[in-house]
Amino acid sequence: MSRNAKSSNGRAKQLQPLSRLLPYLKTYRGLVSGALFFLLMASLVTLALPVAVRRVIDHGFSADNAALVNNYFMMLGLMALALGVASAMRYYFVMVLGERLVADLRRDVFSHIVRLSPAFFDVNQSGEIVSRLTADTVQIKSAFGASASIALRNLIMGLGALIMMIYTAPWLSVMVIFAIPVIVLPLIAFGRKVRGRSRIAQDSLADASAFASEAIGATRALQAFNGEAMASRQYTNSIDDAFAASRSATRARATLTAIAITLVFCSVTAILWVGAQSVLAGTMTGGTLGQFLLYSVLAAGALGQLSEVWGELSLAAGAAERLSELLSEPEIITAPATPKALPQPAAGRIDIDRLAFCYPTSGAKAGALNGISLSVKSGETVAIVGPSGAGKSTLFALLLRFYDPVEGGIRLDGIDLREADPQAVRQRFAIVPQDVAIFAASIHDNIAIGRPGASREDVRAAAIAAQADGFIEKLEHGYDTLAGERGITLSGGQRQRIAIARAILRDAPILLLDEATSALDAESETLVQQALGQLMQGRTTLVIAHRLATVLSADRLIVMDEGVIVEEGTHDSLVAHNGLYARLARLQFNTETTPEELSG
Ligand SMILES: Nc1ncnc2c1ncn2[C@@H]1O[C@H](COP(=O)(O)OP(=O)(O)OP(=O)(O)O)[C@@H](O)[C@H]1O
Repeated sequence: MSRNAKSSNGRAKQLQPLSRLLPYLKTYRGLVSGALFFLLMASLVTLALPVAVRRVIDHGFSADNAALVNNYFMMLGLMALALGVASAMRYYFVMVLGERLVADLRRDVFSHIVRLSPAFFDVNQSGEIVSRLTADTVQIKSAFGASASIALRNLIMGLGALIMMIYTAPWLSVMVIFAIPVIVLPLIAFGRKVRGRSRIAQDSLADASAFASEAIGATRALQAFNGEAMASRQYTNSIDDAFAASRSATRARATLTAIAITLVFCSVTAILWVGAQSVLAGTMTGGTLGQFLLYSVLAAGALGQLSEVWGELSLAAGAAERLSELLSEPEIITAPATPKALPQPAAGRIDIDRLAFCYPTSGAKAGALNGISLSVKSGETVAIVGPSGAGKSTLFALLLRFYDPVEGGIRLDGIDLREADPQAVRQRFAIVPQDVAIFAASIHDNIAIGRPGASREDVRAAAIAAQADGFIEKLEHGYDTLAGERGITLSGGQRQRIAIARAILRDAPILLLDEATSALDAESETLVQQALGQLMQGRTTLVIAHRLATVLSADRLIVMDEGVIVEEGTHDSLVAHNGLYARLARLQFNTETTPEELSG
């Protein structure tokens, strides 16, 4: 999805990206056939009108043909009715088809995006992705709901009118056929230009929306640093860029329309002039010229409208191209063709062997993990400590197989993570992360994420164990209170307790605790520690903690620095060793701290 990829795809055939939508259309054969049927019906009725008009002109206007005139006018009335009904039905079928198509497309793009590995989100702004999901699909909807049907109608009308023109006055039509390349070729050349500009306009708008969604998500931080004016300036700049880009696209489209209409009507006028000479010379009836005139107006109108919707369709092709880029974004973390099953029952043993990893986006020379080897026995509690940026959270990310290592590997109960299904691997873990995500759903649903389908009793029991039941019961609707964007805002400590309840409910053999109690007050922390202590019984646990007091009870401590394990042992042995851990411990427990250590 990089810009380079975008521009290289931009050179693809004009409307070719729209073909990505064909499989969706195939699913709805009924709707497509309905739309085509009424489209054809409306076109045929319109094409029959000029014949009726010629007959009225050539035979109708004499006193003895009064009954004939009445008949013709009655038929015209019936045709008007048929045209009205067919047009309404066509509109209905085409619009429903457009809505359906876009709903399916949104569903597929979303389910694909949520399966992509975190590496994808390291490089792509979430705002831009959301804009594709909404703005681009709307573009396709409007193209399908209106433009595609207009294009198709005009194609049928144009072709039909052309055939009828040849039938009505062959030699006049030959002149028209020679005029067609003069009209169409410049349109094609210009259409390409419109498409390129539309794409730039869409990209600029996506950039602006990405910036807006980030800024709106972080208004507190912005206001705290008096950054409102700066953010508004930056947003205004992005919006101005987007405006300039779409003005340029609109200008190109306007020029396209001008060229098309002028060429078409000039050619028609010239040809009619020749026709008028024939009527004057008596080689053609007035009615035939009238019929030819109506057909050429229909054909010209159809061509003119085609050129307009060509621009619309080019826009939709741009949008379809961007969405298909998203849909073809490969899932990097996948299960092998025949994944190995993890042993049952789970033991929870972890073997990490010379693990090395570097974030694809990292500008740093050294990797985030630089050769870590560690074995954690079933049921053991290992605390991981180390300065910020040491690679502790990265180790958790690799355990959950969010990324694959550059070198070395991780085995879970003897199976290499890459040989198993990632879903099965993640099933073995329950994580309490540093930043707890709360979703726009009820508190119940937010906890039940730990085990989808869990009963109300189980959710409540987990909340009680996580010391969360107290505050939840005090909320207006208890467990049914809405949280997240559309509901109440939870405090850091409350979020953490929700995350612990999720982990308790998950009941997985391995627990990953990343600063799990950092946001709790002393009293809640003691209670939650007790709950966690119970939860940790019989489970393998890896605990990341900056506050060393929380990890004193671990079986073993490992100390990480710059992506490697520098020390390993118990609290006492590490203090006696007098290395990095002893220094961190002295700083935290505030004993015998030397000035050099404080500054280091
Ligand atoms: N998504 C990412 N993309 C690129 N680099 C990253 C990413 N996440 C972390 N890093 C880098 O990897 C290194 C290790 O980070 P990590 O988050 O694992 O450290 P940590 O020990 O957990 O730190 P902390 O205690 O502050 O959470 C750091 O240099 C960090 O800048």
